[in-house]
Amino acid sequence: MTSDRPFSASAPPAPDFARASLFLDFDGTLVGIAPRPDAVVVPPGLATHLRRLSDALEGALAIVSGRSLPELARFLDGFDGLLVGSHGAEARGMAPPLAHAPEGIGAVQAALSAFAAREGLLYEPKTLGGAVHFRDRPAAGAAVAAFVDTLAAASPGFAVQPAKMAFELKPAGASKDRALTALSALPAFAGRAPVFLGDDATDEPALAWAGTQGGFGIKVGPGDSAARYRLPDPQAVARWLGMEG
Ligand SMILES: O=P(O)(O)OC[C@H]1O[C@H](O[C@H]2O[C@H](CO)[C@@H](O)[C@H](O)[C@H]2O)[C@H](O)[C@@H](O)[C@@H]1O
Repeated sequence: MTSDRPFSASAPPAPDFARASLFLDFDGTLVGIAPRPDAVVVPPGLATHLRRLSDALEGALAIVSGRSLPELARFLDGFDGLLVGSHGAEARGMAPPLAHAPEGIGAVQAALSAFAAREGLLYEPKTLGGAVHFRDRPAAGAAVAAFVDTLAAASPGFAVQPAKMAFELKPAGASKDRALTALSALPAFAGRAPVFLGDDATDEPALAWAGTQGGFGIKVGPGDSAARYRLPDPQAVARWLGMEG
């Protein structure tokens, strides 16, 4: 449990485009979870919908993902608005939260890649770290957790980020709530109440943060959360945002 408040399962009120700012996670929120990171199905017209949404919000919209920024931009080709990648460490459209990659990134990525190859697991290289996925072999989860914990302890610039059926090493200090704080200082977000939608462990600090800033978080899918509201899946998110059709 990430909050001392009981988690409400209620649906959120309709979005208030005149007064809210919107921050949207990508995997599990805008697109459904797929067997592999490269197998996600981006709904047709998503980029166009996001462009319209950004216009309706007068620019107060950002996609805030754990994905590497170039990959996120590729999935959302046609949307030229604000993007945050690598769990808050990279950004397009505002000053990059992290000036440069943490020292030792090459060694960290080599260690993650070698471990994954040895264990027959999927390694996802990322701009500022890397992830080992065990969706194909859930029983390997404990071994992956132990490996990344040991590697992080020996790699001062990095921290473990749990994900759905994966563990990542990301730059220490990178977090979505910090990225939201930086985004909210941009003129387009001034005077608006932040609303964050996300589904995963990396989203929890931002779901909680939105509630402390006069807005609210919306947890997508099952599970405990610091969010005030819940939507069941990405299809419900699309309906809530008026992005269908
Ligand atoms: O912050 P997000 O946009 O939600 O990104 C979080 C991680 O998502 C991806 O992994 C997850 O989705 C994959 C595709 O559906 C799935 O196969 C995997 O099991 C999930 O953990 C992505 O691969 C990671 O880099 C992101 O950090």
